[in-house]
Amino acid sequence: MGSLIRLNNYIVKRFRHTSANPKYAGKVIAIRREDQSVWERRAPLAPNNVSRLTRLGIKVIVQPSNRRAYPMQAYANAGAIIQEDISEASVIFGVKQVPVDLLLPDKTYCMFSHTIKAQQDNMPLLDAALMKNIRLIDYEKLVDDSGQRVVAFGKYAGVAGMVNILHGLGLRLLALGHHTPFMHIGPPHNYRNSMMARQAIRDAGYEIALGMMPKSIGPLTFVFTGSGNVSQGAQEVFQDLPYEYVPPDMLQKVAEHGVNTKIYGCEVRRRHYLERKDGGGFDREEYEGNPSLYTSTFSKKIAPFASVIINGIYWAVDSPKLLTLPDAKVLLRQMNLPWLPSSVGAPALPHRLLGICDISADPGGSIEFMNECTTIDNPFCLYDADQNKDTKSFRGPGVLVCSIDNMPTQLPMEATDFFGSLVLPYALDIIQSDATKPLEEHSFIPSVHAAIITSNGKLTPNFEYIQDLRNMNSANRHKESGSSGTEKRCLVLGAGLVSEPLIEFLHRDPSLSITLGSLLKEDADSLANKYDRVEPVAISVTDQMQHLANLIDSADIVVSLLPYSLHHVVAECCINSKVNMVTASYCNPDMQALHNRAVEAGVTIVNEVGLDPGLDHLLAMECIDSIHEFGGKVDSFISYCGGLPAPECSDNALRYKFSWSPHGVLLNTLANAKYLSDSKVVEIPAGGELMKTAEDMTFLPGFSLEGFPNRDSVKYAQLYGIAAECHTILRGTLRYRGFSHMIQGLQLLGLIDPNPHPALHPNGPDITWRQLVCTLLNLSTSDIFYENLKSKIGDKIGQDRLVGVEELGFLMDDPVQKLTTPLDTLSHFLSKKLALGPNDRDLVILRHNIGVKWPAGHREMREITLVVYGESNKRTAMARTVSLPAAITAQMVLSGEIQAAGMVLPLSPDIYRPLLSRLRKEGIVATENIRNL
Ligand SMILES: NC(=O)c1ccc[n+]([C@@H]2O[C@H](COP(=O)([O-])OP(=O)(O)OC[C@H]3O[C@@H](n4cnc5c(N)ncnc54)[C@H](O)[C@@H]3O)[C@@H](O)[C@H]2O)c1
Ligand SMILES: N[C@@H](CCCCN[C@@H](CCC(=O)O)C(=O)O)C(=O)O
Repeated sequence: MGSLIRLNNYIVKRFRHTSANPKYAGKVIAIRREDQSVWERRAPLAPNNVSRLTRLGIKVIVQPSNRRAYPMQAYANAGAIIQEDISEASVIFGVKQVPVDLLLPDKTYCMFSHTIKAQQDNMPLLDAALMKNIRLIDYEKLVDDSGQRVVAFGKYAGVAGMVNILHGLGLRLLALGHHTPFMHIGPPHNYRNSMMARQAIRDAGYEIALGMMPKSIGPLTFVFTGSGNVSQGAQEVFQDLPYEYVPPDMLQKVAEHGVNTKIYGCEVRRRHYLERKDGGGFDREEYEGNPSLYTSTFSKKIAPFASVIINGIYWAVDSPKLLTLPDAKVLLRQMNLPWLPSSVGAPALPHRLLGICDISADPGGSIEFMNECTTIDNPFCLYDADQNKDTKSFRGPGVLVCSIDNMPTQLPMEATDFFGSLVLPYALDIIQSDATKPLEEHSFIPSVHAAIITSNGKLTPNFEYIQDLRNMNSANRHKESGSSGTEKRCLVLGAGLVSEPLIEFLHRDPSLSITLGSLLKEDADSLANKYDRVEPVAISVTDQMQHLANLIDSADIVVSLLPYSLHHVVAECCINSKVNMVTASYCNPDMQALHNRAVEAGVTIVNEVGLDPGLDHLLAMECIDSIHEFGGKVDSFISYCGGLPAPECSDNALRYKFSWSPHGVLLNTLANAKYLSDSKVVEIPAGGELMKTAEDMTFLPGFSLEGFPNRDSVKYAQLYGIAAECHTILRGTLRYRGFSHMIQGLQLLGLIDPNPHPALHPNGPDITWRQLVCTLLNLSTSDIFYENLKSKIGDKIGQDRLVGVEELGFLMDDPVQKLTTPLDTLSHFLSKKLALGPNDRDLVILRHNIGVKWPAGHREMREITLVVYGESNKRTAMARTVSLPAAITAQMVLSGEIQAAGMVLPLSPDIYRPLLSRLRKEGIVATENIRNL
């Protein structure tokens, strides 16, 4: 501020004449009527500034406006002419952007044009300025030798911002169940001036000092970012409360153990939270030249201890954000504060962060989730991180955000006085401007010269970068948004049994266009035909690599619902094209091997967001994290999940019908498995042993269920964060009793063999099922008496399985569609035979039994149960419970709610919380029962 005053004094001296000065003879300027907002009551010059100009002999025309805080008469008294027509003026002063059609050609305009970051909404204004030969001077670029802005409303933005957020905080705390002294603070525009608002704040401060804040909300901390005019204005008002400033490294301590008879303040500078990505502290010069070399620790070191953040930093494109979308999900999770007294009538706060006053007001900027500024009419919104949505309400989950971008106009007279006195010295220099003459014919002082954005139909050299930014933005928009400018494109690969609800969910977003690729074009066609904006394409991801690369290249996100062995092919292409990806499948070794490459490319690949894996992880982690948060330990984790036909549709030898990939279901019966039982690792080898381990499951006694282990459960001990405390970890699969017994029979018969069999070569001789069975039994002929054949089969696989073999059709003379291996051939055959029929529905059962040990020694069992029935054989429970988590995840990745690069699993609260919350809205709701042991 010191240098600003020195500079202003110098300029005032240079133009100190107070009586008519021949230098200004014939000069005419105008103050235009503001029309950008109904709340805009400011003017660029106050009547006393105008008086100074008119005394110098300058003709000042003021466009009439009853909305201006200073009445027209005050300008008339200052010697201005009040008249509509301002065409006589060569220089026109305003505050905010001028509508394009009101821009007069060949004039010099001074305003906040909001064009210097190539802001899309204001590019028509910039184009019009270029076309109409306007010399555009932007106040934001009037700076001193050290680059500090010299003309700004900033201080009053800070003052009004602070009053706004204290007013909003009162209303938010009330909605959370607490009357506080903040309730008596109104919005700034309700006060005659800032002094009156500050008196109300001092009164509130007096009550706070007397101990009138509810104890259950604990100490409040206000974090101020930046140290410029905005921050100083806000802090001036803050100091009307009983306050104590603490350094950033003490913030956590006061947030936890401070008192609530005062409010803690903390001014945070860039050096406190910006670090070089490659190591090393903050170097201002380097940062300003190359902000992308830096990363921010604000969300981890500062924000978790802030009740309110007052954001007053200038945010430059490319510089690290203060808070990202994923940060919000972490900061806004339920907090356990056992040291604060609380009860039903005196509840604890849901989380520490209550409010953000984003005075910087850059949508999608330093506060990434502030995507639209609030307004003076609707000053607040509640940002709910789980839903990634704003609501205009004080009730419900979320953080209160105030991001009005014209706050100073809430205190219009003081703002005009303040701004006018700053701008006046520069106005005296700007007045010489004649936009019809070349810039070189003028001798503007350096500050003014440097603030000229356009002149004589061109961007001035300092601002030519705006064109580069525009080109870059339009290229990005083209990539991001397709032809319409706002559209995003999703490539879904796989149109099989679980794909439809995913398409239906994604299709709800009208700005998303979907390409649906599948090996079998007719599968893609029949699904795509149900929805507009879904384009079917035929693609083999193994044989048409260039086609795949092209499809991925033009997508913003890829969801792979292909057989799980193919995801890595897609992932590799996604990494090459830097396109994010989602799968509902296990992150298998092929995928895991791509982790580092994905990290280097900055590509997010979220795996295991289906049902099992998927919903099971989400529910497990929600429970485990809450147990840990309250000091408990998880000593056992046993989980089973099954996709089944509804009981009334289970009348076949396998008691099973396919609701997901038949090949996957059958292959899994051969898989190996590994689990932890009473601290011992149990391993089941691959090849069929698994089916012998099936045990009856009785947790839902009305169902006749059996279960067997599923893959490697042990690795989840680490991933779930329970390795050090848990003696038993088992994830298993559920079937109706009899399934594993019958599958063992088919294995013994050689029908679930993944290796090629000569009799099944697609170009070999035709064969019937009965002939195939005879071949697998090594019979020299299939011309064998039916009863004899049955008896031989019975000998091989057990008599009790004979009926099943017969019922499934393996003894019929129907032709086999030969697909090289018995497993593929059987999968294809059973996919038709055991398909859910038009009157069938399916069922999904998921059950977690989580054993808990509490510090005091008592134990309990958390029983989490999810039972979902399908609506029809087209809208199955399996498809919904797999597809919806995957679709919501895709939506979260697209919107930037998930940003981590590499192979990601949905195990952290910033992912599982929003997912579970949105799944509940889709009707997918689990229940939890706690049983004391
Ligand atoms: N996490 C879970 O709970 C869960 C549940 C069910 C399915 N899944 C997984 O979801 C995926 C889809 O399952 P589904 O039941 O819909 O499978 P599906 O077998 O019914 O469908 C597979 C789709 O992939 C297509 N396809 C196969 N090979 C292809 C190739 N080379 N090129 C292009 N397309 C090809 C098929 O045409 C079909 O459209 C599978 O990976 C499956 O394992 C996960
Ligand atoms: N285990 C249950 C639910 C299986 C859902 C499908 N899960 C697949 C996921 C495979 C993948 O795509 O990686 C599985 O094989 O378990 C059941 O079998 O009924």
